Amino acid sequence: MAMVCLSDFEAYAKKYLPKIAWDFFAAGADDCSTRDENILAYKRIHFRPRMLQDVSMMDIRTKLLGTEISFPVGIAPTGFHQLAWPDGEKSTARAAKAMNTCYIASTYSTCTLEEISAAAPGGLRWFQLYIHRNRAVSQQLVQRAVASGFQGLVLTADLPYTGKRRDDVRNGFRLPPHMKLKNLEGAFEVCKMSPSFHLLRWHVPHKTKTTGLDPSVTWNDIYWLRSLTHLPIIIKGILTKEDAELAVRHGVQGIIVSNHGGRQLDGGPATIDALVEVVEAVQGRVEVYLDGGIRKGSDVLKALALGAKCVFIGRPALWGLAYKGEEGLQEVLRILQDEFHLSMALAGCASVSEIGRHLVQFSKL
Ligand SMILES: Cc1cc2nc3c(=O)[nH]c(=O)nc-3n(C[C@H](O)[C@H](O)[C@H](O)COP(=O)(O)O)c2cc1C
Ligand SMILES: CCCCCCC(=O)C(=O)O
Repeated sequence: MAMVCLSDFEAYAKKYLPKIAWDFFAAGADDCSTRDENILAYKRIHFRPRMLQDVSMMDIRTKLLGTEISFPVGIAPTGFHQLAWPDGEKSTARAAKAMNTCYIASTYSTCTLEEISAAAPGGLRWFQLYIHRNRAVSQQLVQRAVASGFQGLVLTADLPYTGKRRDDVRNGFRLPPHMKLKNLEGAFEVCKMSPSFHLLRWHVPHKTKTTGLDPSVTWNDIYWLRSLTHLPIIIKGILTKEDAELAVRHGVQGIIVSNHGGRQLDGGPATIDALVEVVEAVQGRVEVYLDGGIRKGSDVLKALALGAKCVFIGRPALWGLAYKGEEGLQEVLRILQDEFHLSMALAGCASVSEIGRHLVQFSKL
């Protein structure tokens, strides 16, 4: 099967993954309007391409907090990679390293932080943190991330409770017994629950005590995190200028404009629309990134034109893993890289530094 674009990987994953895993990856909250809006919103943005710009020599590299990556696309944190491929997050780490880009490993990984690091030594990796009620659990995770060579800490801010994903409820989604939330095995002894707990309950706030996550987390907890580590802190899940300002004032080094792939509050804005107000509020004080709905190289170009330093892909990485593990994910990244390269050239930009707001306009529709 010739894989030409990211939708080909989506079709493959839908056909071959067990339905319960496919539904979990695809899920959005409620009736999925925000999930779908993330993709539709790109269609309302049009290029203002420039011609005769000498694009014979192209440079698509960029830097994330000072570290060079081969092109401005990284891998967003997603849980449970073994649902897509037996080697799980180890394959993800290898693919990211091979493509010289950044992989954000989830707290809800099915491999340990140490296994992920050992799989791709020297690769650029950030660790995504959910803060647990038992702070010692989160503190230990941060310490393990530092010890295993992770170079950034991504605090996810948009999941005090899990959104209601209807198909997961219908399917009674749970991990197969042989898969574990490897980084939280000790933690679950503390919480007196099994690490393959029943995800069906996640969307019911009064029952979420069982997940161990702390819904009382506030901006002040960024100071607590800062006291634990000197790693840069990146906050994920910001959608408004007010929160962007708070993030900067609380000393983070980066902001990921994200609505969790539309899996949390349904009815919020597409991330590409929210990006504009966040970038305007931040005024270059910290780096701003985006995830949600990136499916083509031209989407990447639009996000950069509107001020993102880099974008991250969630579901497409899982489709790549489902296709052929490490190799499949590399193929997904390579296709995006080639498409981005071509879009840049056709828009008249020879290097990432030439991409700017002048390159796009919002359609009136
Ligand atoms: C199956 C799945 C699992 C996810 N798990 C996490 C997670 O563990 N931590 C987190 O911060 N975000 C998680 N996310 C959200 C992603 O990091 C990201 O925001 C989103 O997938 C981007 O949208 P896209 O899938 O359209 O690229 C998850 C998303 C999906 C689809
Ligand atoms: C108890 C919360 C688990 C979250 C699992 C991964 C995730 O963030 C998702 O969107 O799914």
